[in-house]
Amino acid sequence: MNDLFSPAVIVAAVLVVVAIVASIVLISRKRPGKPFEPPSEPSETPVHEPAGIDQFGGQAEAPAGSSAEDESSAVAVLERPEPVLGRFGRLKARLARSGSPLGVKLLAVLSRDSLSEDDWDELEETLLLADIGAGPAIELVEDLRNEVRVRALAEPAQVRALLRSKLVDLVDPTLERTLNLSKHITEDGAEKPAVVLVVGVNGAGKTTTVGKLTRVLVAEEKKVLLGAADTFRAAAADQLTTWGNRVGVETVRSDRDGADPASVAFDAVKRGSAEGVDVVLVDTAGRLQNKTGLMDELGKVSRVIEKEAPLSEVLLVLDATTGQNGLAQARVFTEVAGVTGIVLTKLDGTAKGGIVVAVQRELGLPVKLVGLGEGSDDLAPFDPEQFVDGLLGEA
Ligand SMILES: Nc1nc2c(ncn2[C@@H]2O[C@H](COP(=O)(O)OP(=O)(O)OP(=O)(O)O)[C@@H](O)[C@H]2O)c(=O)[nH]1
Repeated sequence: MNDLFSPAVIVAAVLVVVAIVASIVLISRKRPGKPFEPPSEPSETPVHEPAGIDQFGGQAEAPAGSSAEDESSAVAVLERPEPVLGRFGRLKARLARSGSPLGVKLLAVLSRDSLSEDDWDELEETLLLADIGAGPAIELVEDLRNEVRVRALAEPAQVRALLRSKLVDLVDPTLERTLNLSKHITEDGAEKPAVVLVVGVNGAGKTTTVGKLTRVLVAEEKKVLLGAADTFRAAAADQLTTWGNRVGVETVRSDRDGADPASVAFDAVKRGSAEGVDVVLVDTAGRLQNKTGLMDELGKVSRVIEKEAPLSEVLLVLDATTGQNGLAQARVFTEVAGVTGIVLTKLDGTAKGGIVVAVQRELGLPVKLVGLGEGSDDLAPFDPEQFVDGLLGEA
C-alpha cells in the first residue's frame, strides 16, 4: 500500500501529467480554433493556384511580402466578363483607327467626281496593299467598274455603297461561323463536353485567345475547364491558370516542364467529362509548321483527345500582322490538325485587314473570332458587315 506513495511512483505520475498537458498545449497551438477537417481527396491532376494576379490586367499584383491568405482572398474576387452581344460593334472602331488604307484610301478615290483609269488602278493597288489577295482584288475592281458603268452610277456615295456591298460579299456572310459547342452524347448515353483545341505558330496569340474565349463562355454561363497542353514553357501554363482564375475556371496542367502534351490534354478532357463541364479548352505550344516532330505531336494530341471525346472545334490562331506569310503556315496546320475555324488576332494593330478575305479563300475555312486588342474582353465573334464598316471607317 505504501508502494503507492513511493517517490518513484510519484515522479512517474507527475511525468505522465506533464506529458498530457504538454501535448494538449501543442495540439491547440497547431490548430488555433479550427475544428478537425478530414484531408481532402487528392485530385487526379493537380490544379494550380496562380502566384498572383498579374499583367493580364484587372487587378493589382499583391504587394511583396503579402501573406498567402491575402493572395487567396485577392483571387477569390472574380471578374465579370463583358457580355458578348455587341462586342464587335464596340471594337470595330479599332479597325479604322489602325489607319487602314482600305478605309481612308478607298474612300478618297471613290469621292472623286468621275473615276479615271488611274483611279481604278489606284483602287486595285489599295486592295492589294491591304492583303486582300491578288485574285479577289482584281475581281472586286472589275465587278465594281462594270456595275458602275451599267447602272450609270455617278454619285460617289452610290459607288461607295456598292463597294461596301461587294466587300461584304467577298468576306462572305453565308459562311457558318458559330462555334460548335454542343455537348456530345456517346452511344451508351454518356455526356461528353465540347472540346476545343487551339493551335498555331509561336506568339500568334493562342494562350491569350484561350483566356479571352474562356471569358466569352463564362459570360454565356457555360462551365469551362482549361487544359494547359503547352508543356514547353511553364510560364504558358501559369499564364493560362491566371486567365482561368480571374473568372473562377480551373486549369489542368502538368507539374513537370516538358511533360507529354497529349497526356495533359487527355487528363483535362477526362476530368471535364467526369465533372460534367460544358466546354474543355485545350491550349497547345506554339510550333513551326516545318518542324515535322512538333507537327506529329500535334496529331497525337488530337488523336489522344478523341479517345475520350470528339473534338468539337480545332481553332487555328493566326496573327493578322504577318499578312500573306501566315497563309503558308496555316495550310500545314489545317492538314495536320483538322482545323475547323480561324481566329485572327491583332487585327487592331494592322492596316492589312483584307487578310480576312485571303485567309478564307486560301484555306476554305471561316474566320470565327477576331482579336482586336490586348484587353481581356477584346475578342469578338466575327461579323462580316460590321467588319467591312470598320474597315471603311463607317460607324
Ligand atoms: N494588340 C493585340 N495583341 C494581342 C492580341 N492577341 C494576343 N496579343 C498579344 O500577343 C502576344 C502573344 O500572345 P500569346 O497568347 O502569349 O501567344 P501564344 O501563341 O500563346 O505564344 P506561344 O505560347 O509562345 O506560342 C501577347 O503580348 C498578347 O497580348 C490582339 O488581338 N491584339
